Amino acid sequence: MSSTEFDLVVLGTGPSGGTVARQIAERGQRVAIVDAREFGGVCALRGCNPKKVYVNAGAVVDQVRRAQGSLLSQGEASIDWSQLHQFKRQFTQPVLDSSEDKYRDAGIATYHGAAEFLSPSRLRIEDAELQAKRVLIATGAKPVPLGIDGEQHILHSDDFLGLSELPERILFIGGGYVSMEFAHVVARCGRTVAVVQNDSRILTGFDADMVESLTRYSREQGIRFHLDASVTAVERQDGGGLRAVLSDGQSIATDMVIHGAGRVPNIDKLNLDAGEVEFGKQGVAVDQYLRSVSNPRVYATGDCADSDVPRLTPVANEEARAVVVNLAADEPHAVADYGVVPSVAFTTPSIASIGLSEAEARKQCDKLRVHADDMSSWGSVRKTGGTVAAYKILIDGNTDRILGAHLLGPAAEETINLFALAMKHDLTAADIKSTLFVFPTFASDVRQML
Ligand SMILES: Cc1cc2nc3c(=O)[nH]c(=O)nc-3n(C[C@H](O)[C@H](O)[C@H](O)COP(=O)(O)OP(=O)(O)OC[C@H]3O[C@@H](n4cnc5c(N)ncnc54)[C@H](O)[C@@H]3O)c2cc1C
Ligand SMILES: NC(=O)c1ccc[n+]([C@@H]2O[C@H](COP(=O)([O-])OP(=O)(O)OC[C@H]3O[C@@H](n4cnc5c(N)ncnc54)[C@H](O)[C@@H]3O)[C@@H](O)[C@H]2O)c1
Repeated sequence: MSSTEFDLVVLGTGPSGGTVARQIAERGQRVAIVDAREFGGVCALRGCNPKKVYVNAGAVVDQVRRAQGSLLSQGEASIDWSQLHQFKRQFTQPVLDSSEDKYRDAGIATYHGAAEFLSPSRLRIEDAELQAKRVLIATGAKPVPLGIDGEQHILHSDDFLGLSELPERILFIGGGYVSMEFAHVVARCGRTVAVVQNDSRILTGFDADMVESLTRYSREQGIRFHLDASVTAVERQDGGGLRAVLSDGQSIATDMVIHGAGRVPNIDKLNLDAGEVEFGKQGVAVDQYLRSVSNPRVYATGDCADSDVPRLTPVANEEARAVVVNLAADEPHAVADYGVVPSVAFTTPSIASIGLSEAEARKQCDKLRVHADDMSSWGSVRKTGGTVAAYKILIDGNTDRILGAHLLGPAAEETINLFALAMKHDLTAADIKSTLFVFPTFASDVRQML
């Protein structure tokens, strides 16, 4: 058994762990980084980036089909899954090939294996023991265990993104980000798609009116929804295939079941009790400096930290920025500046949201202005062949500040960033409306929304 001492040991090579390790090593500290899986983390290897390649394929097919007979002549637009799978690897393979070398080149020691605490300052990774002055826990999240019969037949988002062939029928458990983004791609591949959601609507964090329009459009694309239902068991059929048993008494024959029912902090194997690191269901308990409330040597960032913000890559990056400052200082003082966090589900079209919901805004503001409309007849949308688009902007009538923005339609994933900028920097609706945006662009529609 080897024993080595470090100023900082980072657990996890995702966006937050990787950034902190590199930037603290640059400051001359002795750093080690550990991952239980391939180096690169979820976002780069099994999340945002590979996912967006598939989403882009679905979006291109969607647009071509809608544009036939108007923008385009009639013709076939289809996805060759195995070609797409190969193309996706152009984005993941370089990360797999070079991540570890880049850490080593930066003087960072690399370890493979699931890390666990042996004491407040000591960790074990396989047969190595590391003594750490400080530890960053950045181990991300993993699919929540469902605790149902036949769980072994259920695949996760990692498995979906690794598929070299697509089966004829896929059932998604849950109607959140993961399921809806994948379901839209699978539907554009002409496969049978079912989504089982234990709520009366999908994408519960988004505006109800936008979700209703998106649900209608998703149905037109062939996605079948089973709402207010959950999967209680998955059985393998004698003749091949699977059968999902639903809480409402129905059962659905399918070839594959994918878990999209939420993720939980990936901390249960870390032996946090030995590290004297307090934790709960939402992750490692941290103070405003992202330092463990019980062990001052330990920090946590990203999806595994209980920082009460959405579990997204920009959030992980911002937390990394703050923790780098804190680890480099004698006393921590940097607080993550989240601003207002925008959120997008990359369905086709995408749905986007920032700030307060309409119900929250009505409670908080005595003079609320709600600017909302169906945009499907707007020129910008019709010029793409698009048939579904809408917006809802919530403005405080007292201050003219934006309280919330909710978008559905082409480029919603880009346009929402304008509202993020405006809200973070406290611009008024009049400020935005007086700005000249390039015409004709989707950004220029924002002036009409206000
Ligand atoms: C399918 C999918 C799509 C997503 N799409 C988006 C998107 O479009 N936009 C967005 O903003 N966010 C998206 N996310 C969320 C985003 O990926 C995460 O918020 C982000 O990756 C969190 O970063 P992190 O720093 O917490 O580390 P992660 O990227 O979660 O990485 C954690 C790392 O820790 C390692 N690890 C776990 N346990 C141990 C252990 N015991 N010892 C050592 N290492 C360990 C893991 O193997 C992993 O490599 C998506 C997530 C998924 C699953
Ligand atoms: N575009 C993005 O930013 C993006 C994309 C993918 C994932 N993510 C991240 O990953 C996290 C997890 O995504 P997700 O889609 O797995 O979770 P989610 O929390 O977005 O949605 C899960 C949905 O499943 C439902 N559900 C839970 N248990 C169920 C059951 N047994 N049967 C039926 N329905 C059930 C929940 O009511 C919920 O609506 C997200 O919260 C986000 O942090 C982000």
